[in-house]
Amino acid sequence: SVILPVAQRGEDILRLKAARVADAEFNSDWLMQLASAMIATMLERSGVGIAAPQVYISKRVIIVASRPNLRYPDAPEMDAVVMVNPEILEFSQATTLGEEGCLSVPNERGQVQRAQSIKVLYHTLTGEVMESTFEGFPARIVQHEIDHLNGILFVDRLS
Ligand SMILES: O=C(O)C[C@@H](Cc1ccccc1)C(=O)SCC(=O)c1ccccc1
Ligand SMILES: [Zn+2]
Repeated sequence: SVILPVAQRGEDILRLKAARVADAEFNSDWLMQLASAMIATMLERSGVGIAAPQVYISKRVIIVASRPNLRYPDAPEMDAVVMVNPEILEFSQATTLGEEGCLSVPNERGQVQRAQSIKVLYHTLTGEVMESTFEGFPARIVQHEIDHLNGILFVDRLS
């Protein structure tokens, strides 16, 4: 499906606080097409996540799709999860330092401190409310993507 352009560090869109998706948008063709274009763009860039502001849509939609990779060989293989209006309800006290990259900050990698596990409340594309716990690499990706919704890049958090 459609591959979208990805905003790069320095572009204002990446520094905005994204808007919540309105109730009227759930189940809409628009939201379905946005999610599939985000997934296609993420896969094209071989990412493990992506946030709507990265494709110039300042709305609170993220994709999380952990898979094993060089830096996290034991990362779980997960089907892409689409999260609409995600909120982290709980952060574990335990944190871990781990390597991150960003499709909007090419050729840079860095060590970022993140909560080891988190409890997330989010809506599915159909508006169903979900509450899930993530840990390890998937938890890291969720925190990285929600940062994007709040105009934060991982380079802002480098230890
Ligand atoms: O910019 C993004 O949101 C995508 C980003 C997600 C992410 C990667 C690593 C840690 C947290 C969040 C990427 O997918 S960057 C490319 C990548 O696949 C990767 C980079 C570093 C480690 C593992 C994977
Ligand atoms: Zn990123």
